Amino acid sequence: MTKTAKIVYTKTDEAPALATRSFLPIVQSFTKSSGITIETKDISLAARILAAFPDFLTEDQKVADALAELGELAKKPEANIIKLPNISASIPQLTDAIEELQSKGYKIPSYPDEPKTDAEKEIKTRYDKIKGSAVNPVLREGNSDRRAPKAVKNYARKNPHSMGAWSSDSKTHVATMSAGDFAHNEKSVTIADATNVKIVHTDTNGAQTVLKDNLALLKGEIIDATVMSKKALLDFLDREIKDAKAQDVLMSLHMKATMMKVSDPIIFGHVVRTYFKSLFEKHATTFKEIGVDVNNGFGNLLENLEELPTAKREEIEADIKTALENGPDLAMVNSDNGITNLHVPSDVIIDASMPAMIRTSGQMWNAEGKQQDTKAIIPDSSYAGVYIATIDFCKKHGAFDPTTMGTVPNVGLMAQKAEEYGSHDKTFEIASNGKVEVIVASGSVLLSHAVETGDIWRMCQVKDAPIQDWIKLAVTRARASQTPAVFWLDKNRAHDAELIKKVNQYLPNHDTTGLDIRILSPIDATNFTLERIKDGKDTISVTGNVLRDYLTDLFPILEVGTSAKMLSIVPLMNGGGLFETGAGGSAPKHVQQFIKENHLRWDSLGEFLALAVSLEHFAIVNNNEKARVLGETLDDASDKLLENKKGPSRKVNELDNRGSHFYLALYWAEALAKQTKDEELKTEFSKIYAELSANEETIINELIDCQGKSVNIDGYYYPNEDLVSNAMRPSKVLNNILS
Ligand SMILES: NC(=O)C1=CN([C@@H]2O[C@H](COP(=O)(O)OP(=O)(O)OC[C@H]3O[C@@H](n4cnc5c(N)ncnc54)[C@H](OP(=O)(O)O)[C@@H]3O)[C@@H](O)[C@H]2O)C=CC1
Ligand SMILES: O=C(O)CCC(=O)C(=O)O
Ligand SMILES: [Mg+2]
Repeated sequence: MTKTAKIVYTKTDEAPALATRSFLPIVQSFTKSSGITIETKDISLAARILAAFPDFLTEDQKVADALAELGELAKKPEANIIKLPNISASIPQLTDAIEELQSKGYKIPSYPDEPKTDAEKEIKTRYDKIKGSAVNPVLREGNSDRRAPKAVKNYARKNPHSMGAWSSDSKTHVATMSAGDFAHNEKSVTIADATNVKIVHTDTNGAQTVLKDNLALLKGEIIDATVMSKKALLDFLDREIKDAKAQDVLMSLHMKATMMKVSDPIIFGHVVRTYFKSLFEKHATTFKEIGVDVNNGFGNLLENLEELPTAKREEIEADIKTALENGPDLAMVNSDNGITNLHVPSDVIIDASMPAMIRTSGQMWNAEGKQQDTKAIIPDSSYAGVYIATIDFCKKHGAFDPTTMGTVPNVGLMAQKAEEYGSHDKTFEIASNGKVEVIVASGSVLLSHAVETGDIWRMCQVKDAPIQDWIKLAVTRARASQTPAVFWLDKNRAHDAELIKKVNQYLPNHDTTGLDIRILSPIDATNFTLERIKDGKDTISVTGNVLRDYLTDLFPILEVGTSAKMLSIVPLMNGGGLFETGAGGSAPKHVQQFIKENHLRWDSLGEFLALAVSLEHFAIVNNNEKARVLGETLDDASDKLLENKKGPSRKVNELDNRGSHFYLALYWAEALAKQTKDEELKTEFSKIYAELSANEETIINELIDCQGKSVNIDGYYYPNEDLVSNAMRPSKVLNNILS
C-alpha cells in the first residue's frame, strides 16, 4: 500500500453538498481503520469563485484552486475521485453567488456585463472560466460508462415509478430546424499530421480578424466546423411561436445553455426576443439604457425594470402582459411564482427536461399548474430526431412499462473535451458578413463557411486517442454484459462520417467474435433500441458526448424513474478512476424544500454506488483487501436499502436523505459484521452494528422530529459550515456512535 493512497471526495453545491455533510462522516468513520484516507476538495461554485480572485481577498479568506489540482490529478494513474454533481452556473446563478459572497465580506468584484476598461475585461475573463459547465470537462480525462446496476433495475421492475399515459392524439411534438442550423452546415476533416491552425473571419471588404490563433491539433484528430444562421433561426422561431398559438399547445424551449455556454445563451436570447417581439421593438431604447440582456433569460428583463421610474415600469409591465396574452402559453417552471420556461436558461436543461416531459404523458405545466400538451422547441436538429422518434413511439405504443422494459447502458465519447461540449472556446457570434475559415500554418484552408452578421460559428475537436479508448470500452462492455452495442452515428453527417471511418479502422483491433455491434443513425438507433426495450431487451448505446448526456437521462428516467441511481464510471485514460455519482444534476428544488421544512429528499444511491466502485478500484491499485471488503459490503448494503425501501421520501416528517444514510450505515455495518474475509473488520463492525441496531428507533426519531420547520444555514452557495453540518447531523446518538 502506498503512503499517499487516498480517495478524493468532491464537495459541490445544492442538494448533493447538503447530503455530503451527512454521508461523509459515515464514510470517514467506516474506512478509517482500513488505511484509506478520504480527502475532500471543494469545487463548489462559491469556492471556484474565491479561488479565482485571491488578489481581492484577505489572507484568511483565500482558498486553493481545488479544481485545477483535481484536473492535474485526473491525469495521473493514482487518481481515485468521487465526483458529485455541481452547479454549471448560468449568469443569474453566477451573479447570485457573487452577491452572496460579497454580502459575507468577500470583496470580490461584481460580474462586469459590459466591460469597458482592461481591468474589467480581465475580471470578466476570470468569471467566464467559472461560468457554465466548467468542472466536468476538466475532470473527464476518460470516456464514460453509465448503466443502471442490476439491483436498481430489479427494484424498478418490482416497484415501478409513476409513468404518465400517452395517447395517440397527443398534440405534443418537437420543433426543430430543417435548414441553416448546425446540423445542416457541418463540415469535417481528419487531421493527417500534427499542425497548428487559426480561425479567421474575413469581412466582405477583405478585412481579417483572427478569432483564435495557435490552436494545436494532433495527428488523427477530427475537427468540424459549422454555423447556425441567425436569419434561418429567427424565421424558424417566428413560425413555431405562431404555430404553438394556433395549435393551442404550450411553448417550451429545451437547450443546454450550461454546457454550450457560448452558443446556447445567444439562441436563448433570440427566442425571448422573438416571443416578445413587439415589446422589444417598442422599448428598444429603454432596454438598451437599462442594460437588458435576455441571453440570460427573460428574468433579466424583469430584474432590470426595477431601475425604472414607476410610470415607465408600469407601462412596460402592461405591455409584457399583453405580449403574454397574444403569444402562445408558455410552459412553466414554477406556476405558483409565475416562473416560465423562458425566465432562466439553467431552469430547463434539455437532458433532464425532455425525459421528464416524456415521462409525464408528453406534457408540461401551464400557468394554472395543470398538465398540457407542449411544443418542445429544440432549434438545432443534430439530436432533436432522437426525441421526435421517442415521442412518435410513445404515441404509437403508449407509455413504456417500467416493470418489463429492457435497459440501455451508455458508452460515451467524452474524454479531453470531446466534440460540441468542448467547443465554447471556439464559438463566435459573427460581427459582420463574410466568411470564417480554419487555416493551417502553411496557409491552406481546412474548412470554410460563408457567414452573416449574428450567425453563430463554432468548431469542435475530438482527439484520436480518446476515440480509440471509446471503441475499446464499447467492446469491453458489450463482451462483459453480452449485450448488443449500437454506435449512434449518421453516415450523412460530416463529423459522424469521419468517426465511422475510425470505428471501422479500430474495431478490428479487438476480438468481436460473437458480439452484435452495429452502426445506425441516431433516429434508426432510437427506433431499434425502443423496439427492443419495449420487448424487455437490453441494448448498449455507444455515442458521442452530447448523446451520452441526453441518453443517460432519457433512458434512466424512463426505466428507473431518475438518473440519480445510475452507476457512472469514467475509467481515466492514464489509469485512474473518476466515479461520478449518478447521471443527474444538483436538484435545486430539493434545497428549497430543505430550507422550508428541513426535509431533504435527495437520494444518495448514486453516491453509494460510486463509493463502492471507488473502493474496489482502490483495493486493486493499492493491494488493499480491506478496501475490497468495504466495497463489496457497501454494495450489499445498497441492495438491502433498496429491498427494504429505505430511500428518502418526498414528503416532510418521513424518512429523508439523513434517515436513508442511517440505514445505509446500519446495513453496511451488518454486512461487515457478517462477512468472513476480514476478521478485524468483522470484530470492529459487529460492535458498531450492535450499537446502531439497538438505537435504530431513537436515531430515526431524532432524524424525523427535527423536520417540519424552516432551517437556517446562512446562505445558499456558501452556507455557514457549522450551521449546515449541524442541520445535516441532527442525531446526537448517531454522531456519537460514528465518532
Ligand atoms: N454531473 C453534473 O455535475 C451535473 C450538473 N448539473 C447541474 O445541476 C443543476 C440542476 O440541473 P437539472 O437539469 O435541473 O437536473 P437535476 O438532475 O438536478 O434535476 C432534475 C430533477 O431530477 C430529480 N433528481 C435528480 N437527482 C436526484 C437525486 N439524487 N435524488 C432525487 N431526485 C433527484 C429531481 O426531481 P424532483 O424535483 O422530482 O425531486 C430534480 O428536480 C444545474 O445547475 C446543472 O448545471 C446537471 C447535470 C449533471
Ligand atoms: O457539466 C454539466 O453541466 C452537465 C453534465 C451532464 O449533464 C452530464 O454529464 O450528464
Ligand atoms: Mg446530463
